Amino acid sequence: MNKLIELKNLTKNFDDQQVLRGINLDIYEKEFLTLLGPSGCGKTTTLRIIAGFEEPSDGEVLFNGIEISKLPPYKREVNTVFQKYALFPHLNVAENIAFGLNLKKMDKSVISQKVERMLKMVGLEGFEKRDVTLLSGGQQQRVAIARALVNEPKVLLLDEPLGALDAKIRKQMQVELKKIQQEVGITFIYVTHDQEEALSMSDTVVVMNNGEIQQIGTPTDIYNEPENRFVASFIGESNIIEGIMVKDYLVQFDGFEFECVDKGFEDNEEIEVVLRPEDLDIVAPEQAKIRGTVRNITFKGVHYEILIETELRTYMVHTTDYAEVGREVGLKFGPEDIHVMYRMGSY
Ligand SMILES: Nc1ncnc2c1ncn2[C@@H]1O[C@H](COP(=O)(O)OP(=O)(O)OP(=O)(O)O)[C@@H](O)[C@H]1O
Repeated sequence: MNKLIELKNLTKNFDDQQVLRGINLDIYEKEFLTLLGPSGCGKTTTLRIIAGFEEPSDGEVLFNGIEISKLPPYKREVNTVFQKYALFPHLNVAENIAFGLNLKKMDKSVISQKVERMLKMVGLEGFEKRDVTLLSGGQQQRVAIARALVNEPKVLLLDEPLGALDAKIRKQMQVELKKIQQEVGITFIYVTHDQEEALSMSDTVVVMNNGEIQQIGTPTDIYNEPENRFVASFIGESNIIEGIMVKDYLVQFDGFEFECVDKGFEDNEEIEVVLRPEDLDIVAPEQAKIRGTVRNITFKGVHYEILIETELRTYMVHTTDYAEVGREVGLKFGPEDIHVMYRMGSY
């Protein structure tokens, strides 16, 4: 796939606060890319620089290989959808969608064809004449998406577009947004602090913290192979343990050596290990190196969350098997369940 946008060493300062500290990112045609991170990490600022609402303090934004950092928003082939729908309350659904095309003085019949196509795409056929103020939050956001897409941008920027919707509608809209993106076949750059949303929709997830990119990867990479403690703890739940990479394929933690599938670290390098709760099995104590006592069990709907206290720490296990509190147990996992990461601060 072709590279569409390149961010090169972007920095941004507001007064004396540095909110972006050297962002390097390639974004491709037809990609669904999500900027994911906690509040204040710089996601929106990055998006606003791509949109042209904000100028970087340093660094470059390239679009199809051409530097556009100084180009005003309306000259860029991007459109933005915000969390607040910002629809025109005095215009109906069709008029809201047609607004930009009317400004361009496009032929009326072409406009109405385009509006019809957009309404169909966002699932609002028959809503043309509706008053936008009477629509639900999810419907209003569909209108906002249609209004942005009707201009046929090369890139759609979405800043927490589902943030104001309740959980059920949000889930439904996630599925639909992904479908719309595949149908229009353009690049979506999506901002969210919701890891589940990021993992379920994106081709590529960019995890950010404190103005820096922590990891770029597919949802499975990010979940299964987090590169550091921040990514591992921000995405999903994990047991994170300090250890030593004895040599390729052999790691030591909690006083034992374990075979693993990782390599490429220095011999005896200080590392951290991630064990996902769902990758751990509870077995009889004599069947495992790590042993402990069940301290708590909580029913979570699909699985139990079980806390097991060992001499050194408390492990979290997600399993469908019940284990009564107070029982002595062993913790079993295979080489592929151990994910070795660089220690924070040492990479
Ligand atoms: N116009 C501005 N003037 C001063 N500071 C700003 C401005 N815009 C953003 N900031 C600051 O920059 C930092 C990054 O903000 P940004 O909105 O990019 O973060 P974010 O990751 O999108 O967070 P959120 O999810 O809360 O929107 C924050 O500390 C914010 O207060």
